Amino acid sequence: MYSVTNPASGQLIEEVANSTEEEVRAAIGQVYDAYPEWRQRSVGERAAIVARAADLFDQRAHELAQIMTLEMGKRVNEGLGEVGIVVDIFRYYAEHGPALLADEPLDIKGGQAVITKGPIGALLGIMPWNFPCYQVARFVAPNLVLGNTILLKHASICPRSARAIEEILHTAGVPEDVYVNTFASSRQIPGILADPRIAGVSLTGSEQAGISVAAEAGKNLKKTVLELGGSDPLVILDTDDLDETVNATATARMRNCGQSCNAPKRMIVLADLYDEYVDRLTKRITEYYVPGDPADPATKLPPLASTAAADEVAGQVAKAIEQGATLRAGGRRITPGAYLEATVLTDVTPEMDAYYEEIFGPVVIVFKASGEDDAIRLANDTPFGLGASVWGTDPDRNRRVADRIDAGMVYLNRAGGSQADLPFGGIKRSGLGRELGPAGIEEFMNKKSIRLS
Ligand SMILES: O=CCCCC(=O)O
Repeated sequence: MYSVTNPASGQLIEEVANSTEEEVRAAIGQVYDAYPEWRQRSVGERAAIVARAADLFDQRAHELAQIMTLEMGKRVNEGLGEVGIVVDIFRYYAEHGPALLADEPLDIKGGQAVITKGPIGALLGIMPWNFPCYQVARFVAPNLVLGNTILLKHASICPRSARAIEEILHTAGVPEDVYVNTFASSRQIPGILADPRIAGVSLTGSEQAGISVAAEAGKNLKKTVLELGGSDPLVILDTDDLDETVNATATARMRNCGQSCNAPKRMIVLADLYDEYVDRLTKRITEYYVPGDPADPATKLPPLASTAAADEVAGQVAKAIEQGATLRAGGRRITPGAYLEATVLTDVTPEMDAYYEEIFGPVVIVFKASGEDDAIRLANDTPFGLGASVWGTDPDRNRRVADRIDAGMVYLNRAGGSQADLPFGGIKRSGLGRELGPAGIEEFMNKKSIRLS
């Protein structure tokens, strides 16, 4: 069952029935049958439709932000920011798509060849609740320009976002059978992946969801892109303004109530700064991140997306404390609603679950590093490899440390933050493939070699 429950109050707003087996089969048929006509349109025509979608997302930004606030508790200002990135993504692929898809001539031994860049077919997208519009955009915009068609299964708590996105795309001119939303259940995913009419799948979600989808896709030899979890390190080498560093790093962690795959979840601070950083961070977290109504623009700490999510994170915090971590701030569940106090933990060791697992909520863990090498060791001591950031005053040293961190993305003196033209993705258990930027249009592309002579 898909449903909308306001996480600020716990009130159930709407229930939406799952698609039946027949409806799912029909939806697959729609996107499969629509593919030949869509792919043969010119890239310019598809790009113009995607540009119109950008304008419509822009026009409906307030409505989309309000939907996200209701469905998953996003602060309304953050919702507007998210739609801004969506607009950028649609505009980026509308503008750059045609050049990114241009033929690539190749001199080969004894002759000439060309690489053409075409689509591969009908794709399944499985998208999560933490960025209900952005996650869909970064999969859909490049693939529509490329000429693939899309069956989209959104998170079960986001049916209104799912419907609004579908409506915007159709209004922009994407034919109804080229982009189809399905309210399929997770149990129906293996059947969709086994269907020969589906050519590939892109999932953004948990590590566990990634494992299941990768297994099914593998059995059926389907191309996958997986954007999974992260426990990104944020390394602080030195600073000439500790308050600014504390505020900026706290902001990065608390964004989206800590529910971002690429949020910095482990602050790794060199020993000479550690005590002062922890004291000031604890003060900032306690005084600034006060829980409130996500619809109120003044609110700093909204609820998590659901009571299940809040209970899970509160459970991880309680377990860390039970296993010997020090609670510096927060830690309590607040009801009614899906609130958890903003939390700071220290003294987390490899024997504790919190050391290696992802904590998807407003929880900061701070580690002390004895020096640069130790900071890099701690940063890399994780099963994940999504993002990382390095903070310091010496650009050469920042870069040297960045080069030694095992992650798909490293940011200097800033943490995370997607943008349309910068590839996004991880290594290790954070996933496979890239989205956004030039790389984001290549994942479901047939780079066809044509030997000319
Ligand atoms: O959960 C991952 C989404 C990343 C959003 C961002 O970088 O802004």
